[in-house]
Amino acid sequence: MNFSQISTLPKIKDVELNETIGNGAFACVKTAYLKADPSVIFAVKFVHIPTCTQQGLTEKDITKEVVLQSKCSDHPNVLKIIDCNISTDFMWIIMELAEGGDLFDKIEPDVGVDSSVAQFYFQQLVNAVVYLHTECGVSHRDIKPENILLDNNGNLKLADFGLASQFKRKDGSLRISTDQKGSPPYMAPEVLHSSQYFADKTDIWSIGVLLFVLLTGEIPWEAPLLEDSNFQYFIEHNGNITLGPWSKIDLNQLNLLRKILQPNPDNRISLEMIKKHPWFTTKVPFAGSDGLCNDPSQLAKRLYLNLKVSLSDDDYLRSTQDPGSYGRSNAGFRATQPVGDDYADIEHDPLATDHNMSTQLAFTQYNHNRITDKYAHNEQNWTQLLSNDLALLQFSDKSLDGSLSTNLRFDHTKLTKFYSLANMEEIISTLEEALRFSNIKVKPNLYDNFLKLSSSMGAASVFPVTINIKTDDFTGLLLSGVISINKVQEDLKIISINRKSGDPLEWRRLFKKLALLCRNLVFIPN
Ligand SMILES: Nc1ncnc2c1ncn2[C@@H]1O[C@H](COP(=O)(O)OP(=O)(O)OP(=O)(O)O)[C@@H](O)[C@H]1O
Repeated sequence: MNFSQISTLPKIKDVELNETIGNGAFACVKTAYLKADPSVIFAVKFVHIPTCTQQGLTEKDITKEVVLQSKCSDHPNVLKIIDCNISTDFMWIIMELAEGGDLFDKIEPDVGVDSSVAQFYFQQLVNAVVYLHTECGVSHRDIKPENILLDNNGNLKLADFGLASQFKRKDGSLRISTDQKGSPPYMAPEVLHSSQYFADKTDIWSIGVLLFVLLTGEIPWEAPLLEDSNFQYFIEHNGNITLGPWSKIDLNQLNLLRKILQPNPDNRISLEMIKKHPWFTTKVPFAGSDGLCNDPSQLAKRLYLNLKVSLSDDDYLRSTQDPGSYGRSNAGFRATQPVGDDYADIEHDPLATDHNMSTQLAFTQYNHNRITDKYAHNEQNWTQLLSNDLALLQFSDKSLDGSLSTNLRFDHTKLTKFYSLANMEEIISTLEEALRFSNIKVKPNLYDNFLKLSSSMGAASVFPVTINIKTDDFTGLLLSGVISINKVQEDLKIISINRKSGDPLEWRRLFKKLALLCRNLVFIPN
């Protein structure tokens, strides 16, 4: 979404908008607060109607999402809708703010999350879906990590009801679904193979794929089609696989997964039976009897423990010997592909108005008063700011049981970023080389373009600068995002590498590769 669209964002009575916290294909999301009481904070999603229309969506499709999600807003694991309205170009939706950010950002590719964390999120997701199915008669139909947010205690919030449907009528009779919408890796086979299916059963399948992703950090297949060799192997062996990513899953979990991932929906386990499975019923150490997190610090520690970005010599050598790839453990290395004629160029980002603070820092400062002084221009203060940034933990060799672990908590910090004390010439030329090495088309001499931009806008106003990047991931699907370089203070810059569309696991693989190739730039405080 570009600036001209953003500049016309509708005004919402009694509400003051704050920072942009997310950009999707159709929408941007901002934090906001009540003018009369700034302690009341929430998120506002601005859905850009012309972009939706271009993609073939009608106004009815767009509003259906809100209508269904509002109807399902009475569960602690479903993101609440508070209000909404439509103006000329935008539909805005005021909703609960998920202060812990995205779940997908916290799943380590090829590793997954700690088993107790997987169990915790699996339990919360099942509870949310039981509520949707039994109390609201609604099926979500797009359950995947991208649609799961976290609150400030790390609890799961199921969001994005764009494909949801009312599968149960008021009289209890079931509606049959016929369309083929969804995200291929998470779609149930019957959605692709049958002309008619029951949508509630497809949610159960998607929950199973999500569990697999949590436990392994990989998708089991690109789509549940026999042309997909991984799916074919799964079918041929009746789900009895212990190879590749399946070998990371323990027997108890595997037993449950096999019951969920039954290609024939009639043989698929019900939610009721899932809730009785021994792995489901095992107590999670940081969950209360209501299923909610009662020890956010312990949950955060277990979650962040798995996130690592290696800048080691060995990995650097391996990665520089393997141009164009950003790595997958099981399938060998595959090259990314440049996409079309889109050459990445350096641009000024007009969306961020506060030039001294990253979105995350401003967000932290505003919401929690964790950092009480207005941003201060000295080294001691920014070192303190950095020590609050969870993204830095992933570069650290220190154990989370050490001093770093004391204040772990959930906030909206995006993890795909690093800090640098290098000058802009070094930053831009190293990034340019790393992008080209990863097979992403880049305009030549990005630094010269930056200098031109800087002289036309003024050195103080040019930040943040962005580089929009596009590539195909190893499955051939589009992966797009934006690299944003912002000044925290004269010498210190923050380089965020944020996904716009595509598979989040693939995006994190790309981020890790870029960070490794730019390892000379990465600043890690002591
Ligand atoms: N209530 C919320 N609280 C906190 N962050 C949010 C909230 N809603 C959305 N976000 C952030 O904004 C991002 C984009 O939002 P969303 O995915 O809803 O947009 P979209 O255009 O519908 O996305 P898509 O491209 O998947 O269709 C999310 O990934 C998340 O980081």
